[in-house]
Amino acid sequence: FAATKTAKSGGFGAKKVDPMATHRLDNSLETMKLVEFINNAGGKCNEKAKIASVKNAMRGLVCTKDIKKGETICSLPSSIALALSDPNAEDVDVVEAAGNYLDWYLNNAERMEYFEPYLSSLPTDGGDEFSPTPDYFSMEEIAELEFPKMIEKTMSRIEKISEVAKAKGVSEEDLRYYAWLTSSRSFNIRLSIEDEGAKAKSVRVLVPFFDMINHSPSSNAEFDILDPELDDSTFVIRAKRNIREGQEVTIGYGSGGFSSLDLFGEYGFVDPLDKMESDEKNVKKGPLQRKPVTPDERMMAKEEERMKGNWDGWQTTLEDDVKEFIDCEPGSTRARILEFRVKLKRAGGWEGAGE
Ligand SMILES: C[S@@+](CC[C@H](N)C(=O)[O-])C[C@H]1O[C@@H](n2cnc3c(N)ncnc32)[C@H](O)[C@@H]1O
Repeated sequence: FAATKTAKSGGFGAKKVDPMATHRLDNSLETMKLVEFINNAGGKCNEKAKIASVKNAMRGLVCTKDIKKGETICSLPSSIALALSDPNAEDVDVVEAAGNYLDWYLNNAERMEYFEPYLSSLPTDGGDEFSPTPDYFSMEEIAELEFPKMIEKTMSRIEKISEVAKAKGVSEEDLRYYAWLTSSRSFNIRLSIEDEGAKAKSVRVLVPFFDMINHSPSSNAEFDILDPELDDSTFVIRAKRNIREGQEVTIGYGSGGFSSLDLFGEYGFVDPLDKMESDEKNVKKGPLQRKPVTPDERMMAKEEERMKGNWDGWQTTLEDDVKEFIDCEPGSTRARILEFRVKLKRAGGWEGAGE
């Protein structure tokens, strides 16, 4: 009863709202096999958090019974993680890590067999759980991003994909998909701290199940690693605060420090904190008026302004973009490009074209 909200507060007989009504638990064979794989490897997934289609759309993790602040949502032995870089080597970027994914897993029959329950849970190229990063855009669409740093970042990733694909003897399409998997699902963990001039060691990993958790700027869960220096360390997802039944379990990507450039470039989405409301009334009240969101983005936008010597600035106004966004098909490439531009314009205080 305690966890059941009512449509009107108080009032006996008020209509009860099922907190799980907009989620659909994922009972697919793939998901069952994934959880079994984790349990067999000595991991523990809390029964109160389940993989689901969240708010009838994206796949994510949902709290099915209230979880208390500090409670462990999932703990996994590090042996279950897929390393994509050598901790003793120089840092690798996500495209190089994608090459390692190909060499170390896809081209290794034994590992393929072991990790099969995980690999079959991954989104497919162009499938339902796929949000293309700008390296999937056409040249015209990339130009429409307008923001020089985003365009540079995208072009250099495309170049790197082509380079690594050639070196590995695979098609650019395949390598681009592995790079998408790597950038949108793996993360770097620090294994040691910088010590007497020795560089801190870090490793890029894919962690089954953890990579089902979506990002929120006001996340309710966090990642932790117990005994990182040991070979058999443990990865943990823990509740940062009480999570109620029906709420999505979220973490902050990049420990919450990623900018819009990182989120759009690496994951293919724009931070929802700043999501544009889709009706005009809210737009007038909200986004057009809103102040820059994160200090990080304010700084980045201002820095861009300072060095815009070779850039004519935006081609359209903030208002034009918002107007067009409202009429755009949700989730389309055009909508996502506009969402990105509006986000940056708001963050940097740009309102007009050519600024
Ligand atoms: C680590 S995965 C999270 C799980 C993913 N939804 C799945 O079904 O496998 C990261 C991907 O999830 C999606 N995602 C995560 N957080 C999001 C958010 N706040 N808004 C939109 N998409 C998000 C993006 O497609 C991103 O590339």
